[in-house]
Amino acid sequence: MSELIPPRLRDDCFAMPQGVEWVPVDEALARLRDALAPVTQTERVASAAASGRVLAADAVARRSNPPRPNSAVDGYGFAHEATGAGVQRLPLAAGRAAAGQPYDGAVPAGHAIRILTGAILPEGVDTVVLEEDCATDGRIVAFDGPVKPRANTRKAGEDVAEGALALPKGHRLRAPDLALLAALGIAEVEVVRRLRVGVLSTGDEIVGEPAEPALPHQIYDANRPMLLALAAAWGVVPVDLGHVRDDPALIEAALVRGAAEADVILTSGGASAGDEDHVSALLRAKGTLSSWRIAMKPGRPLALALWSGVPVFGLPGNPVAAFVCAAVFTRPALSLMAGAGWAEPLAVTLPAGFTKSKKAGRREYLRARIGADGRVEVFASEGSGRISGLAWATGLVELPDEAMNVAPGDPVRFLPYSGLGL
Ligand SMILES: Nc1nc2c(c(=O)[nH]1)N[C@H]1C(S)=C(S)[C@@H](COP(=O)(O)OP(=O)(O)OC[C@H]3O[C@@H](n4cnc5c(N)ncnc54)[C@H](O)[C@@H]3O)O[C@H]1N2
Ligand code: MOO
Repeated sequence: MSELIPPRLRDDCFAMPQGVEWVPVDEALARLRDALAPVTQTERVASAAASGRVLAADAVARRSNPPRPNSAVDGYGFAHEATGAGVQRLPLAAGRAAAGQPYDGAVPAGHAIRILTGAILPEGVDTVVLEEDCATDGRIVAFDGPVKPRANTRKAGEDVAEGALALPKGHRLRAPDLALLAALGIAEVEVVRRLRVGVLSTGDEIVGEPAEPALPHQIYDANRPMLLALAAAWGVVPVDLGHVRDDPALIEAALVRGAAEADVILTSGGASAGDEDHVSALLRAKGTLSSWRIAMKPGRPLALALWSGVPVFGLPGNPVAAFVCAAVFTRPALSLMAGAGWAEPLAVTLPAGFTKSKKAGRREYLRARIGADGRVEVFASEGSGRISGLAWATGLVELPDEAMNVAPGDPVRFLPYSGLGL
């Protein structure tokens, strides 16, 4: 009779089990990047309503900014050639040049004219002196020379010239871009159709809505509101596919609906290979599935699948792991699919305000924030069910795949939430 021999216990639940192939984060990212393609449909929209949209074609200036040479200040304009060093006293021409009220005469050499900020330079004017540097009695204006030629003026097209590239294809439009498009007379832009992202939660223990009663063995769905809000923050259209129990028929119906209403589906829970992991089982049976064991903490199980041609991200169920996987993998992937290219997170190097020793072989993400002393502090617990740590944090510390001992003051890589699009 053979005796059952258990594997030796390990003190670290995140230690990598033997016999499992671990994919380093960078390799998983590279594979994901190769596997995905942007949506191809485009539409024309009014530039003013295009905030957050991704340009499907280069935007080209229809007009120069500024369209004509003009004054940068309120003051007095004149031809530089007729001035020199020492005190200058120029007779004032009648009238004035103001923004929107061009002066239609010519200013004779050796004369000056009252000019206001934004006014087109009248004929005979190439230089402006600031009113604070002048004295005038209404007939003559006096100032100290010499003045630099073209002082306080703006050249036509000095910002952008007509016909120049204003913003490139693939650029995601933000508030400053709308200002640029308007200034350049670009009333409409060709943009990529908005990416639709379905979010589905599974699990018998999950109660879909926090307003509903929950029994002691049940927990509220934390991942779905988080993932829907992430999608919205990333400028894609969130599609709420709700929560379904661990019932293959219900999960299948939700995936069918997801494939009809969305370009990509995010699920959470059931990404690993446990007895109740119906999502993986279903995708394996009726779609295509790659279950990755990623060499990272948290968030090691990640399932990537195709369901009726629609990519499915099977994120881990633990909310911290779901968040980290979404930030690291889903965000750049959705950006690529939305036509804006693979999005690298913004990382800054800051001194650590903590001590930590990590092993080689996996990348680690700690919930972190910048303290009053400018150092990065990390949340007291690394448990991947500690949702309060995600809310406490303002970013993540990313520790490299290699072994590392962090001491206070050591430089660490901080990924602010804002740089992850939040
Ligand atoms: N024997 C092993 N067990 C586990 C391993 C392992 O390698 N060997 N990995 C652990 C890690 S790490 C994670 S992460 C989880 C991943 O599991 P699944 O993705 O299959 O997710 P579930 O088992 O369904 O759930 C895990 C955990 O998360 C809670 N959950 C699920 N959905 C939600 C939701 N929408 N809102 C809030 N919380 C949710 C669920 O109740 C579980 O507590 O597996 C470990 N186990
Ligand atoms: O690493 Mo699992 O992915 O903690 O929670």
